[in-house]
Amino acid sequence: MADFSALILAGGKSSRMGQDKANLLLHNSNLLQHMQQLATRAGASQVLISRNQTGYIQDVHSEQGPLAGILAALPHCEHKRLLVLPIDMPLLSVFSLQLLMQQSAATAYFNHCPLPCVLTNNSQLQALIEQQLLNQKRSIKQLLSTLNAVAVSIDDKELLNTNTPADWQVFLQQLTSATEYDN
Ligand SMILES: Nc1nc2c(ncn2[C@@H]2O[C@H](COP(=O)(O)OP(=O)(O)OP(=O)(O)O)[C@@H](O)[C@H]2O)c(=O)[nH]1
Repeated sequence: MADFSALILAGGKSSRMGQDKANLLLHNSNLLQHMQQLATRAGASQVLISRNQTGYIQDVHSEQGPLAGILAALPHCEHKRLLVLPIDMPLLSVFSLQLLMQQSAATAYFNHCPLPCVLTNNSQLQALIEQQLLNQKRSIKQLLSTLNAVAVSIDDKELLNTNTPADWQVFLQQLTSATEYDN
């Protein structure tokens, strides 16, 4: 597997959660740290974080959604392959992310979900995102379709998207049962 960069998108408003999803607590860490560790364990040699706070990669086009986060991060990427992770999919496994990164296709994603995805950082990608934002088209799905992205199948359970406090409770319950099982 070639070296790759990872980008964690944590620049959204978390309005449905009612608090910044990056700061949600699990075990001895928070969700941002959990996702950083996941990216590193999957093999990323660089982990970038998109978050609209000092010390992180901040959007140049504000309130334009995840595509703006990706665009702002591209100049910081050290590698051609870029794994883009949302902050709010804590059940993703290292195994599945490695499967995604092993795809020979330039662009790939899981099942029906546009995030996470793997992109190839080149001038075409930057131009396409800029064009979409210019046309007020903020959909990652549209970008993936233009790039002829390949869908990789995994268990839908890994794609639990924790957008609300109720989703977060579902995740914590699954985490507790997994820990009990391990013991
Ligand atoms: N950099 C950046 N990331 C974003 C932006 N909007 C959403 N994201 C990220 O994209 C992913 C999916 O975001 P959503 O869950 O749709 O939106 P959210 O803002 O996190 O949550 P809601 O406010 O409840 O919709 C998350 O990882 C967000 O952090 C944005 O404007 N900029």
